[in-house]
Amino acid sequence: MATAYKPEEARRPPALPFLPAAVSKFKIALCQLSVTADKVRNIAHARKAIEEAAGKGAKLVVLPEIWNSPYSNESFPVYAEDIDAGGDASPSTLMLSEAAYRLGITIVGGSIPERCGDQLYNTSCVFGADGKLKAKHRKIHLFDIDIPGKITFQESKTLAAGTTPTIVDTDVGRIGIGICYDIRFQELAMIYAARGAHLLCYPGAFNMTTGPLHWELLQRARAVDNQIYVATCSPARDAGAGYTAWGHSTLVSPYGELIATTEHEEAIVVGEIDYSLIDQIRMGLPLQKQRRGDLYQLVDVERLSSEEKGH
Ligand SMILES: O=C(O)CCC(=O)C(=O)O
Repeated sequence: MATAYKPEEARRPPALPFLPAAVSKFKIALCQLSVTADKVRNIAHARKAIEEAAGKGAKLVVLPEIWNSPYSNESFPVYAEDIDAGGDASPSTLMLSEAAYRLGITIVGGSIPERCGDQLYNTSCVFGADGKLKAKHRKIHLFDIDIPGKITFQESKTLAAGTTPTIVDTDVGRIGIGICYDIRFQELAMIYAARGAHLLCYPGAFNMTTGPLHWELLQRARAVDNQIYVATCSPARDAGAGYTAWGHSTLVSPYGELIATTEHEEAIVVGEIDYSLIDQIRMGLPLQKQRRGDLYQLVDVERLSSEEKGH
């Protein structure tokens, strides 16, 4: 006779990490920046937007995907920076580090093309209020699509894919990072939630085909499925650019509601995050306890292999 499944025996995710009250409620700013071919201008422009966002009280500032360069395979190698070398080799991340320290805020620095040896990546850097680089996420899922008559793009022509999920503890909570196309892969978001993330941040640049179809839907889906905050940040739309971004940078609550959003022009979107909503919805809709671990399970490959190695 089959043994009855007891939900309480299901593998549970770790409890949310403890956060002092001061950081469980704060303002986040999504800087939907215009991006040009002039890198020096793009860096100065981003710095100004970060300052303005901090002036509005934001403790966490998020930038768009590829904010220092046009979004194109031709531009990536030209604008790429050696982030690990730092200093003059990476003026974009130098600015982020300096701004985070001077303003005393956390920055999820969108993404920039990164050069590492003879490889290029689409990379997001997270800086803490001490100006230190806390995490570096290399886009895991490359944007290779072909929708005939609408849009074709092959990031893999120039970029290599990252190999690890990135979750980072900051002054404003535990954040899981993904870049644009990464948002389509729900297992990544589930792993972040299972590792105790409060917030998922996706710098992204959807387009005029998939933007109206999927951008909001995916954010709300990741938020509702994982009962977690989701924030996205896009470049502003430039109808004359080779790649036309959808815009609509957005903050979504763990209930799946849009808390703050915008259209396609340049904007600094400010929203209020309150992590107590995560516990609130998880109490009311206790999905974690109700998962059928006897029928399906999420496998966190990285965690398993580090457990096997005894870490
Ligand atoms: O998934 C999409 O539709 C757009 C993704 C994208 O633009 C990107 O990954 O850069």
